[in-house]
Amino acid sequence: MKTHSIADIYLTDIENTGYAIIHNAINEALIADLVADCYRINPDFHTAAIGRLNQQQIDTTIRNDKTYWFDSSSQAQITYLATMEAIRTRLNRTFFLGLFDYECHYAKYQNGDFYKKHYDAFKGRSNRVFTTVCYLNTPQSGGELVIYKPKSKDIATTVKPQAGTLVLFESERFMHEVLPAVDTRYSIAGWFRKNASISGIIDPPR
Ligand SMILES: O=C(O)CCC(=O)C(=O)O
Ligand SMILES: [Fe+2]
Repeated sequence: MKTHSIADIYLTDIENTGYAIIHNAINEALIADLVADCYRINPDFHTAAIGRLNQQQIDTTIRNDKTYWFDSSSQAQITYLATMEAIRTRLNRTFFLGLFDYECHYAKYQNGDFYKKHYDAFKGRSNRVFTTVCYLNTPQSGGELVIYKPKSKDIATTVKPQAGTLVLFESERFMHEVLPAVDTRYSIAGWFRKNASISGIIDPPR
């Protein structure tokens, strides 16, 4: 399996608006392998936590999807990570960001599962700079991602999950939410991180 590169046009969108929606960013073969990987690890999906480090807690009133952090246990994960690595390099070269790594997990939303309005990062309290979301299947209905305009209650865009679509946005700037799923929805949520010291711990995990 080969890493395939994504055309650079998304960089212009990020420069202009802070986010980009790239359709068919990930090819069908890799998407199929990632879905197969989700089925393989299916029993190991766990109710997702919110918060960081030792403040992590499960609050199913905020989110109730199930997640599985990448552990490079399949070729599909390794190829996906290589694709994100290429994007990380492009972002660094274009915007001089100093992004130093990437972390991601699979997410599974089943009928009724949601993730209420939230930020993925808070100034000075997180080292997450860019959020990525890649959709692995195309639900008939439900599970839309709503991205809000910075410092506003207005919607910037609503994304209908579609296999192969990759969404990128600045983690500190955009509130967003996942509307209740109807059909089962598989995705990969990930974050490009900068080197930062938080609570005296350099480069804390997650
Ligand atoms: O799956 C999505 O569309 C977004 C997920 C999300 O916001 C998150 O995991 O932080
Ligand atoms: Fe999020």
